[in-house]
Amino acid sequence: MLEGRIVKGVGGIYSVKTSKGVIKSRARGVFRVENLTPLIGDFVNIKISSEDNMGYIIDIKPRNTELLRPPVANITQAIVVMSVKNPDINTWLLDKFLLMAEYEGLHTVVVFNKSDLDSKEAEKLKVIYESAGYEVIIASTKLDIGIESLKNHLKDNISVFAGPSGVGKSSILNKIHKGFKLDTGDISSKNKRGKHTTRHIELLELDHNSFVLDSPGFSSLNLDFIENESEVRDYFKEIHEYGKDCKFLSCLHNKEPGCSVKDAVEKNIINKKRYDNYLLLLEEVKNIRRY
Ligand SMILES: Nc1nc2c(ncn2[C@@H]2O[C@H](COP(=O)(O)OP(=O)(O)OP(=O)(O)O)[C@@H](O)[C@H]2O)c(=O)[nH]1
Ligand SMILES: [Zn+2]
Repeated sequence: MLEGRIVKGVGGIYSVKTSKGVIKSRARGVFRVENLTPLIGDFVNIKISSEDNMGYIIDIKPRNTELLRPPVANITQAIVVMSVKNPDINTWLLDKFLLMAEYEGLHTVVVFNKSDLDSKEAEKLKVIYESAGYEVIIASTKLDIGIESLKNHLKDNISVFAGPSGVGKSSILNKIHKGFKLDTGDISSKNKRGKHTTRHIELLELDHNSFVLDSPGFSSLNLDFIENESEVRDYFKEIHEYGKDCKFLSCLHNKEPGCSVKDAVEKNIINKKRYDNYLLLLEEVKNIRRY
């Protein structure tokens, strides 16, 4: 029996990385009965068949995390990438991405890329998001800024990159590892090259214990997974932190008296824009129609 990690899966054939190399494997039929599908990122035990030398996945170890989009297990970290310009910074999207990463229980690093286009804006954003409790890296693939620091953060993690189109996710990944040759460029040229044809996700190996997913996760920003307003409150990092001191345990920090979050906003300890986005997210979740 061999231990390994699934790094790729195409048409029911899984590539399992083991101490004896990558072994193409099939899943035991019984998983289907148990309604269990092996995922990229799964730690598994395999047996080598003497007939065709293929592996058989006989055991899937319990998952630490499980993302639905993209479907991948045991991701440890989200790298949320935004550009300061071209496209302009969109903190509303950023705060939604961060809410999602927090909800998934991922350690998160925020990257402000294209700092060559507006370094002042990058510095400003860094202060805001660091005080919210996030690790922040200012980056530029053009000037080679932040790449080493990001590499250090990727070490011993399985990371998924998230962020809107055109902010430079593929450019950053290509910088990080010379072996990656991900498609970069503007959206129209990518479409011409068939970006939207069906493809399979794969874990790219940085070293034997560090991987990144080759396709951006959380590109969809549907908040359906959030059940109620209290979840927005609990997964909004600094609001959750300051909310512990509110007069009422049930405080949603929007209109209750004795609210230490509102207090922190007034004292400029919590960024006003973050708080405004929080209030908008509360509204959005309240208004999601549920069936
Ligand atoms: N000025 C500047 N441009 C950059 C930087 N990084 C990437 N770009 C450019 O931004 C454009 C988009 O980069 P991509 O790496 O394709 O962006 P992406 O986030 O992977 O986009 P999608 O694949 O559509 O999600 C390209 O034209 C890059 O050359 C940077 O640091 N500074
Ligand atoms: Zn409160």
